[in-house]
Amino acid sequence: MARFLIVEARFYDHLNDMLVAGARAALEAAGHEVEVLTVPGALEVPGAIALASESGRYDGYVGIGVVIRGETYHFEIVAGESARGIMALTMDGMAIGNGILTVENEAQALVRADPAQNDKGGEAAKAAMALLDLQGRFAG
Ligand SMILES: Nc1c(NC[C@H](O)[C@H](O)[C@H](O)CO)[nH]c(=O)[nH]c1=O
Ligand SMILES: CC(=O)[C@@H](O)COP(=O)(O)O
Repeated sequence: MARFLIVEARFYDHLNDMLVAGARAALEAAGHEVEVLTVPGALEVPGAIALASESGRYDGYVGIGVVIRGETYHFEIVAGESARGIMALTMDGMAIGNGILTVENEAQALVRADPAQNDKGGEAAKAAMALLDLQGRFAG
């Protein structure tokens, strides 16, 4: 049993609920403990994971959020920088799954968030679990 923290950017409530449900279901099906921390937007997800890691309470993390393209360059910043921040932490050896959708419209997000369809929340949780397994395998 490991302890996972889901950090969710609560920007689109209905989409987030589906992503978190998928992530939680995958983690609990594998017998892990799950807590959820909510932040305002995807840009806050990497920083929140970094802060939470200082507690030493968690073995792995799942970042959840939805970024939908608007009219300006802001989409590129939020989508790219949230992924970059998560990847930077991952390269430091943390077990993190990136479940932040970066889509053109709500219809694309719905299909991907729905646990009964693409289940991207569950997919991100499985990625975090896979990295945690690797940590165990390669730990010196
Ligand atoms: N436009 C979206 C955002 N934008 C907000 C940022 O993530 C951030 O909270 C703000 O810039 C303050 O630092 N966040 C999303 O999660 N999804 C979006 O579509
Ligand atoms: C992340 C986004 O692109 C979006 O929410 C911001 O919209 P806009 O570019 O129309 O300000």
